[in-house]
Amino acid sequence: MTYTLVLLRHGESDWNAKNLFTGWVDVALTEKGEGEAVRGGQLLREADVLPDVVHTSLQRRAINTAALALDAADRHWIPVKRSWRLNERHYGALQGKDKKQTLDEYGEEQFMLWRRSFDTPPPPLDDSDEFSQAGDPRYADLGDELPRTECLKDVIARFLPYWESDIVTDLKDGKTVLVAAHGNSLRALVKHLDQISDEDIAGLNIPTGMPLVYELDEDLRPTVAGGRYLDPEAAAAAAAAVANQGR
Ligand SMILES: O=C(O)[C@@H](CO)OP(=O)(O)O
Repeated sequence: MTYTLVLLRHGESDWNAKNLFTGWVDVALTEKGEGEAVRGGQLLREADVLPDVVHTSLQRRAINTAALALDAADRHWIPVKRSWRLNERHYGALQGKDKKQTLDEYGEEQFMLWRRSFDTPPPPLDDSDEFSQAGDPRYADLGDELPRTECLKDVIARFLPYWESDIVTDLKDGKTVLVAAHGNSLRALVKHLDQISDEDIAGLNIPTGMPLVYELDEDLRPTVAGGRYLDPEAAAAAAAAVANQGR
């Protein structure tokens, strides 16, 4: 018995296209991003990997990617569950900043520490900042738990409870589960699934709009390390582009 889990990062967003740190800012998909989402759904249909339930974040780029992909796969009717725990990493005071300008201003080492280190969060975002989520009604229930910045370690800590309580439950019910989320919340999940070290996870990048399929054994360990992209060549090229952002 294996369980099927499909990971899908949202398609290109407005701020991906503009090369801005995004985090919890709720930006839209670009037209190209919408096309990537549709293509992702077509790949699922062609591969006959048909989700029974979808889990998304509370951010429109993931929500709309899931809707477009599922429509293209003729699975637009499946149940949807959403949680802030699948949101992108909160990028703190970097939210809204240009990646290239940040690299030029702070240098490669600091840029990469903020972007890809396991446990160095960017400086916190002030609640009065135009890109703050303090006061956003969708996060009203979080109270003091509302992040002002996060590193990957923080994302894992807030993601894992939802993984255990909701996603694993659906997998163990025999459902094919689609998780439509974000570059860094999916890096957190892949780190957990593949037991990637705190150092090595820095080198892992997830491309936009490319379905990544994991078959998991009884202990929820991948039967193939790293899973399989349904379009591996396109995924490798797109992951390299993510790695090079800011340059
Ligand atoms: O800006 C962000 O929120 C993320 C994902 O787009 O960027 P990065 O890949 O630099 O972590």
